[in-house]
Amino acid sequence: MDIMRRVAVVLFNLGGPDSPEAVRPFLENLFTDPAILRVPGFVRPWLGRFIAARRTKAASENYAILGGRSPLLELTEEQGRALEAALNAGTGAADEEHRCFVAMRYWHPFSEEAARAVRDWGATEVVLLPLYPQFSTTTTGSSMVAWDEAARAVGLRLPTTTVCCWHSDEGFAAATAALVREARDKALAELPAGAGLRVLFSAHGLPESIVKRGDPYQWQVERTVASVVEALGVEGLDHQVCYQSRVTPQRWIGPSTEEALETAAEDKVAVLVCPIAFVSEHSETLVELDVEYREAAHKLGVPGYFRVPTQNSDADFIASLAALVRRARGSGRELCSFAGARQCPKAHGDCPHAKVRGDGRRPPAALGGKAGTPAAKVREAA
Ligand SMILES: C=CC1=C(C)c2cc3[nH]c(cc4nc(cc5[nH]c(cc1n2)c(C)c5CCC(=O)O)C(CCC(=O)O)=C4C)c(C)c3C=C
Ligand SMILES: [Fe+2]
Ligand SMILES: [Fe+2]
Repeated sequence: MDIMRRVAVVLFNLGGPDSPEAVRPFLENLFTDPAILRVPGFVRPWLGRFIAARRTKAASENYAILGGRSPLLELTEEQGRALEAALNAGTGAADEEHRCFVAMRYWHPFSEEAARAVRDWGATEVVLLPLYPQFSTTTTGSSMVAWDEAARAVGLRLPTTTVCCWHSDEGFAAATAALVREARDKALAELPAGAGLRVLFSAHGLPESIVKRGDPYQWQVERTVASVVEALGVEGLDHQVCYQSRVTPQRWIGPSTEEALETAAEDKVAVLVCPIAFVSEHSETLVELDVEYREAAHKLGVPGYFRVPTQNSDADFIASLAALVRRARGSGRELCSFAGARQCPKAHGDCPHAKVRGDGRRPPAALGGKAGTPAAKVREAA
């Protein structure tokens, strides 16, 4: 009898176009997601396609700089291989095997492709691991909804542990701090003696209305920065949190990364930009940070511009993910933060722990948790 335990670790990420022709349909998938475009269901397909069409030119120009495609899938697959190796090396259990699968939200491989691969591999257990350190309804929450629907569609019914967030995980903070330390030492060596250097922790922005409604993302970003700064241990570190990548006309959370650059110019300090909500390189680091903001900083007269690389498959970072997966499986919880229980203050009502049932089980994922949202209606109808 085969008593092998097969643990499928499903890595959630956003996905990116794999060719110039894929840019527009990728953007249509993104802007018609009810987690992103919060308008009544009957206008969303039309409005989402309209916004995607308007964004296609700018996005295509960004992807053209990267050879016409996003590197996100290759980098995520590499992270998956490294994590798989770390998990299989670490268990010591001959009757247990781990395999990583990638489920992208807006481009291939979609959740349904991943769920089918998990089923065909003969998995006996699933761990859902978002490659977003901080939980947002627009990223991890949306991927949870998509995964639940995909698993149901392919008939996958397995014990599942969902890791919701790891914003202040000690291993993650230490691995990130090591990358900041190395980049900071290099920058200081290049700058004239005594010159000021400010670390700008730049996170992806979010419309303010989503945060006001209860999304814990901004609170979690601030927790990440506090943990990394603590792990760095540099007394009086000059640093600031800021938000990049605004793509809609609504009010987004701030200060924006552009504003932070303006302040740095006024204060006559060089900047070291550290992406804090992405753990792999893609258009928003390789183009927005390395090309656009670098140019903006130069024009503003910021006396130096440096960047911390993202974690990608950094060995310490992968080891922290492996430890996170082991702890989550060992917790016996269906929904698990890096510390096990809920970490978000009550005000952040869109923390998925707010919806955990009395028996500790995770209900099917929903957007924002408000009855009557489009996702909730789809579920009720199913
Ligand atoms: C309203 C729009 C958007 C919200 C809200 C949003 C949140 C959000 N996104 C990420 C991470 C990524 N975003 C990426 C691309 C991307 N995101 C948006 C829009 C919103 N994101 C667009 C339109 C795009 C496409 C690129 C572009 O047009 O500029 C990517 C992948 C990029 C790649 O190169 O592959 C990631 C990753 C986070 C973390 C987040 C909120 C917490
Ligand atoms: Fe985004
Ligand atoms: Fe939470």
